[in-house]
Amino acid sequence: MTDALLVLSFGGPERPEDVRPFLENVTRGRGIPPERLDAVVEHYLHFGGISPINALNRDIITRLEADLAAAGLDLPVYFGNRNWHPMVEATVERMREDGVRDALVFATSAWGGYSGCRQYHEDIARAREAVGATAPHLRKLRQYYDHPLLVSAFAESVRAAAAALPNETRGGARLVFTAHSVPEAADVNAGPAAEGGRLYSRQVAEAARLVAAEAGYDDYDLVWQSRSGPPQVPWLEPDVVDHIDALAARSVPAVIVCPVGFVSDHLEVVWDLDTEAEQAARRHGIGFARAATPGTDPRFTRMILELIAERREGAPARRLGTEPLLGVGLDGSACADRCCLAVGRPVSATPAR
Ligand SMILES: CC1=C(CCC(=O)O)c2cc3nc(cc4[nH]c(cc5[nH]c(cc1n2)c(C)c5CCC(=O)O)c(CCC(=O)O)c4C)C(CCC(=O)O)=C3C
Ligand SMILES: [Fe+2]
Repeated sequence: MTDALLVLSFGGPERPEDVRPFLENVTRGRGIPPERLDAVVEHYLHFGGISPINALNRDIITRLEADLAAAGLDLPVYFGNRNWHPMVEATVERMREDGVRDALVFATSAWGGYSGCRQYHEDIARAREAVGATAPHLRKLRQYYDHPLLVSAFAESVRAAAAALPNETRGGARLVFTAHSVPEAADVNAGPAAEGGRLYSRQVAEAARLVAAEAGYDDYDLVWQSRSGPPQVPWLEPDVVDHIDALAARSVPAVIVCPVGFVSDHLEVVWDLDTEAEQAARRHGIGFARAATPGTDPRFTRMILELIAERREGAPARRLGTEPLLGVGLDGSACADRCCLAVGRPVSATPAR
């Protein structure tokens, strides 16, 4: 019997002195160059050292609790993070103290791949190990990148962003989808080998296709953002800012940027898009409109309720895409054999940290 829901996310600092320790948690053993880390510290300090991500997740949880209550579901919701407080280890300990035995886990990443999926399984395993033998069972809900409610929330935000552009540029505006870049090798290893790899970029491409179609666009681009590895390591490209430069050189009058890879307006959105990408557009004198993320849309929490019903009542999985759909796992076990293996990292459910 399911007796709780854990919302599991990335985490972010909420005061300046926490920025460095947070970044050390994120990048431990990841080979991120110190210059990149110094630059990212500055991005956070630009916002007073406060990442919006925890507040956004608390807001999602408040609305989720209201939806659950309205549906007559008595399911307490807990909040834990991979990289910053509330840390998932402490949250799972509190769940144990509260007598939780069997919880579902909603991760704030819609995707397959190491960072977006497998690492959340690892977080679950690490938290249960920290709590010990009486830890609650934790079952991760599936990936949801092509759920009709998510796709329609994004499609509406694309239409709203287009409507915000002046009439003169709207018709010629280019729709550009963006998602977090990952190392090429991580993408090649995303998904079970039998599925041919690249599950992350394939799912992002499918989500972009579905959103574009529902928003009424038959032509668009898909680009990447926020790369952090050393320059000699290939990551998914092109970068969104380089792409805006290229569009301006082709005399495109405006861009509509849709952050399809993210569910809320956290730092990768408010810095990398609303600051850097927007500045690039302004430098070229072209229009810029950023589509809203779906986390604040009522469809987002309704989708979570549907994902819960899939597990509890065996309701059919509503989805629009055809790429492999994975991500379900019990107690941190991977969803499929050798799925989304970490490249250049120890293969273990409980990485040293
Ligand atoms: C696929 C993916 C998602 C989407 C799926 C999901 O949502 O989970 C995502 C989300 C996020 N990434 C975030 C922040 C960061 N990501 C970093 C670094 C990295 N991300 C990676 C991938 C992803 N990241 C990778 C392969 C790295 C390299 C290090 C490593 O191999 O792990 C770094 C290190 C410094 C730097 O940027 O270089 C930071 C600070 C925040 C929070 C923002 C806030 O505070 O509001 C969020 C939601
Ligand atoms: Fe990231």
